[in-house]
Formats: sequence, C-alpha cells, structure tokens
Amino acid sequence: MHGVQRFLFLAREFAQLTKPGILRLLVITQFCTMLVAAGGVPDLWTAIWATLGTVMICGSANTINMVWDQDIDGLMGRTAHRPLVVGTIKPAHALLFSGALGLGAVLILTFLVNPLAALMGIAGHAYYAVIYTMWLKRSTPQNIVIGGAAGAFPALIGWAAVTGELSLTAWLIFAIVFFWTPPHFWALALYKDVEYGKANVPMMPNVRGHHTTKLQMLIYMLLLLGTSLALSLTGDVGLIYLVAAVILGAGFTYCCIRAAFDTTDYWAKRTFAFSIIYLGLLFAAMSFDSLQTHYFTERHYLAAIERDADRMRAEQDIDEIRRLHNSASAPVLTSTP
Ligand code: HEM
Ligand SMILES: CC(C)=CCC/C(C)=C/CC/C(C)=C/COP(=O)(O)OP(=O)(O)O
Repeated sequence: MHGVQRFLFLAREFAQLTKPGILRLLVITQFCTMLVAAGGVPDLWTAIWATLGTVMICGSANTINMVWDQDIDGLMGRTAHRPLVVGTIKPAHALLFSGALGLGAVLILTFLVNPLAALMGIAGHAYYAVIYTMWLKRSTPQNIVIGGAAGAFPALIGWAAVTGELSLTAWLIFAIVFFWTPPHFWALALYKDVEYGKANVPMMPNVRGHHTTKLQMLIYMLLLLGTSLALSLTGDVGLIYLVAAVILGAGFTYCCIRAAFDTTDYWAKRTFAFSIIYLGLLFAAMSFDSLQTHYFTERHYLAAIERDADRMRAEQDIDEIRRLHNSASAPVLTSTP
C-alpha cells in the first residue's frame, strides 16, 4: 500500500477503536448538559477543552474495551471486523493509543477545565473499562444496568466543567442516561441473542429469556419517563424541553410496548433505532430551551437598559432646560415642561 494511503488507512483503523458512532452521542450528552448548566452559552474555551477532553477520555475507554474483548468480538458478526480482531492494529499499539488519549484527556480536563470535570472523566473511564468491561459484562445479566452508569458520566463532565460542582439537576440528567441504557441495549440484545449466546456473554435475553427482558425494558422505560419529566421541576429547563420529553417519551414507550407484544424482531430493531433518536433529541431540546431562554432574557434585559437610558437622557434634558431658564433670570420654572 502507498505511504499516504497506508497512513490514512491506519488513521481510520485507530479511529474505529474509539467507537465513533457511540462517541458522537456520548459527546452530545456532555455538550448539551454544558449548555443547560450555563443557562445558555458557556465560556467558549471551557466548552472547547471540555468537549475535547470528553472525546479523548471516552475514546480511550472504548479502546480498552476493544483490547479486552477481542476474543468475544471475534465470535460475533457485528464486531468481527474490528481492527484488533482482524489484526490491522496490534494490542500493544492500541494500549499505547488508549494511554496517550487518556493521559492527554486528564491533563486537558484538569488544567484547562477543572479538577472535578477531570475526576468525572477518570471515574467514567474506570467504571466502563474496569467495572463493566473486565468484571460485569461476562459475569451477570445485570451487567448493563450496573455498568450502564458509565455512559452517564459524560453528562457529569459537562455539568462540572461549567459550574465546578454537581447539582441535583446534574444527577437527574445522569439518571436519564442511566435509565435509558437498559431499553436501548436490551432492544438490540433481543435480536442479537444468538450472537451473545455464541460468545457466552450473559445478556438478559439469553439468561432470563425474551419475556422477562421485555418486561424489564418497560419498567426502565417508565423510570426514564418519570426522571425525564422530573427534570422539568428543577427550573433549569423550560417548556420546549417538557413538550419534547412528553412526545419523545410517548414514542419510546410505544416502541417498547410494541416490542413487548411482537413475536418477530421488527419492533425490537425499531426500538433500538428510536432509542438513539430519543436521547439525541431529548438533549437537543434541553439545550435549545436553555439557549432560547438565554437569548430571550438577554433581549428583554437589553430593552430594559435601553428604556432606562432613554429615561435618564430625558431627565438630564429637563435639568438642562431648568438650568438655562434660571440662569437667564427668566421667571423661575417650577413645573416639569
Ligand atoms: C452499558 C451500556 C451500553 C451498552 C451495552 C451499549 C451497547 C451498544 C451496542 C452493542 C451497540 C452496537 C449496535 C450495532 O453494532 O449494531 C450500540 C450502539 C449505539 N449506542 Fe450503545 N450501549 C450502551 C450505552 C450507550 C450510551 C451511554 C450511549 C450514548 C449516550 C450509546 C450510544 C449508542 C449509539 C449512538 C449507537 C449506534 C452506533 C452506530 O450507529 O454506529 N450507547 N450500543
Ligand atoms: C467518562 C467516560 C470515559 C465514560 C465512559 C463512557 C463510555 C465509553 C460508554 C460506552 C458505553 C458502551 C459503548 C457500551 C457497549 O459496550 P459493549 O462492550 O457491550 O459493546 P460492544 O459489544 O459493541 O463492544
């Protein structure tokens, strides 16, 4: 292969290690949470460094997952083409790549954002790479319920980056991603159960059966719905978010109910696809809400300042007229012109 071509090929293979599709949504949750935390527009440089740090720390965690799971990834059609399975990248190089991304992310988050954001990044990394990947994934069908919390850490990075602390709103947003994960993943596991069985990974549909999985998806769906509506009570999001949460929640619940009564894979596939749209749009709605509140409030604020300035100018004019009248020894002006 030609030098440049080989470089581009390897760059694409290394990028695959970070799981770019999933990374995109993780970063959407972090970025939108920053806008909510800022009540509109965060400081530009904080936003840039926090987003870059999140991309890098999640990419590093996903790479560790690929290194650890290369044996089972090779047994499933969905993952059999991954760089470490087909051998385009050596495990040692992937580990170096992950280490460089992780170290870079921790330095960026610590020194260019703040230590709490860095701590959330490190916690999410350890949770996903060690607790989920190395321990829970192969040992219990509750793997993605407990381990799924990892995916909610980017939102905490976003909140911490802007405010330097974690409020109730931040934890509610964390809970939204946490409760969203089971219906998101089990929908996929319902139609990939044979593959997970081949790889001997104890996912819920394989261990407890489809019926129990579908019931549990509905339970988590209701918890998700409740949490997403509870976020409205914090006052940090507005009407646009509430309307979106109701409509999207109704759509996702509908998918889960149809999947529960479906004897084919059709609705499970639709539920999985909708889960991604659901989370993306819900976060878009909460940040849009913050942005429009910010600009709307700012417009009103500027208009009020303008009115005050007009009034002050008018008062100065009146004083001036009074002064001129008095100094010209004209009859003293007592009433306001
Ligand atoms: C333990 C938690 C999770 C598990 C086990 C899980 C599992 C999966 C799997 C196996 C896929 C691949 C589907 C395929 O190849 O057809 C997938 C896709 C996806 N997941 Fe998750 N997921 C989890 C959490 C998350 C989180 C927290 C997010 C983002 C907030 C997320 C976003 C996505 C997206 C965007 C896709 C589609 C990727 C693409 O089309 O390239 N997932 N998930
Ligand atoms: C802050 C921080 C670093 C947080 C970590 C967030 C993170 C990387 C979440 C990933 C969630 C995910 C892709 C789970 C699938 O793993 P899997 O092994 O079940 O999926 P696979 O079979 O496709 O490999």
